[in-house]
Amino acid sequence: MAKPISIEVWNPSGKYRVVSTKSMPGTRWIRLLADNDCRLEICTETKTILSVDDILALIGDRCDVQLTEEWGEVLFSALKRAGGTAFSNMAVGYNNVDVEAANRNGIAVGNTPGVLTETTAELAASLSLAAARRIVEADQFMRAGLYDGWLPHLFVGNLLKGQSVGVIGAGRIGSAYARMMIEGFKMNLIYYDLYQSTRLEKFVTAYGQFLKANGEQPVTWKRAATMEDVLREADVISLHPVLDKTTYHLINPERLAIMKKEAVLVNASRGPVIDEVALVEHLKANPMFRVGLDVFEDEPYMKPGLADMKNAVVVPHIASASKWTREGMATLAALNVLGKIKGYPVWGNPNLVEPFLKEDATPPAACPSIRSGQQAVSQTFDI
Ligand SMILES: NC(=O)C1=CN([C@@H]2O[C@H](COP(=O)(O)OP(=O)(O)OC[C@H]3O[C@@H](n4cnc5c(N)ncnc54)[C@H](O)[C@@H]3O)[C@@H](O)[C@H]2O)C=CC1
Ligand SMILES: O=C(O)C(=O)CO
Repeated sequence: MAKPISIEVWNPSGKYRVVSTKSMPGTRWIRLLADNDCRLEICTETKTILSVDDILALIGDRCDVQLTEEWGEVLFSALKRAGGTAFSNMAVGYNNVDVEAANRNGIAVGNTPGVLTETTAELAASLSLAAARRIVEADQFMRAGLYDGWLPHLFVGNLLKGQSVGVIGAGRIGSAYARMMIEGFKMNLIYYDLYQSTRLEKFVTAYGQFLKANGEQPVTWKRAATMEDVLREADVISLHPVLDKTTYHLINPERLAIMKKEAVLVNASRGPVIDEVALVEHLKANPMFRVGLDVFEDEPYMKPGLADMKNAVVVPHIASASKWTREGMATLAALNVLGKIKGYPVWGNPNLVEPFLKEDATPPAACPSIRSGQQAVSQTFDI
C-alpha cells in the first residue's frame, strides 16, 4: 500500500475532486477550480518527481481529473477506476504522456501550448548569446578576481550580425526564436521542418525588404531540404522539434561532425533530441564549439563530463519560467480539466489562448487545448 502523501485542500466540500501533483504559480487556477465546485488537492511533497505509487496514493479511489506528471497505463487505468475523465499536462510537450494509454482508458489529455512560446524562445535566444559571447566563463573569471585589465584576446566570442541562424523545428517556438535572432541581430535564416513555415518566410521576406528600402543589407531565409544542410551552413543552431522517435538523438556523432568547428548549438526542446554522451566528446575535442542547454537527456542529471565543460552553458529546464507564462500554464491546465468536467467543447485554435489568460475576464466556455480520449492532443499549425 502506498504511503500517505502530504496535500493541501481547497474547497473541501467541492463536488468534483481535482488532484494536482505539484503546486503551481499564481492563484487564478485555484480560484477557477474552487469557484466551480471542485475540491482541489495539491500535493505538497517536497521531492520533485513523484513515483507511480505516490501518484496512485494521490488518485485514491475517486478522482475526477488530474494535472501534470509522467503518465502511462498504470496511472491512466487507476484514474479511470477512480472515475476520472481528464488529465492535463502543465507543459506543451507531452512526450511524458502515453496518449494511446489515455485513449484506451477514455481519459482526455490536455497540454498548454501558445502561452509559453515567446518565453521559451527568449530563453533560447539568451542561451545563444550566453554561449556565443562566453558570458558564464567571463562572469566566473571576474568573480574569481582574475581580471587585471583589458586585453585584446580576453574572452573573444562569436559575432551574430549577418551570420546564419539555423532552426530545426520551426513551429511556434522555433519560429518565435528565428524572428528574435533575425530582428534582433540581422541574422540570415536557414530552417528545417517537416512542414513549410509560410508565415515565418513571409515575415523574413518583408523585413528584408524593409531593411533594403532603408539602405541596409536585407536578411534572407532558406528552407533546407535536409537537416544536414542546416547543420553545415548555420553559425548558430537552435533545436525546437517535439520529442518523438523521429527526433530522438537527432543530433548524433555524425551530425555533430558536419557542424562548423566554431558553431553554437542551443537546445531548449527536450534533452534526448541530443546524444549527450557524443556531445560531451565533441565539446572536449572542439573547444571553440559551444552549447547552450536548458534540457538534458537524463534529467535531472547531466551526462558525465558535461558539468566540467567551459564551452557549455547549462540551466535547469527554465525556458518557460516567466511569471506570466507559468501562471498562464497553470490556468490553461486547470481550464482544460474544468472544461472537461463541464462538458465544454474544444477551443478552435490552441495557438490563440489569450482569451483564457485575461485575469479579470470570464474564460471562454471551452477546453483550451484538450482532446477527448480518442483524439491527438497536439496539432501543428502554420504559424
Ligand atoms: N525547455 C522547456 O521548458 C520547453 C520545451 N518545449 C519543447 O519544445 C517543443 C516545441 O514546442 P512548440 O514549438 O510549441 O511545438 P510545435 O508543435 O509548434 O513545433 C514543433 C515543430 O517540430 C516539428 N517537427 C516534428 N518532428 C520533426 C522532425 N523529425 N524534424 C524536424 N522538425 C520536426 C513540427 O513539424 C513542428 O513544426 C515542445 O514539444 C517541447 O518538447 C516547449 C516549451 C518549453
Ligand atoms: O512546456 C514544456 O514542454 C516544458 O518543457 C515546460 O515548460
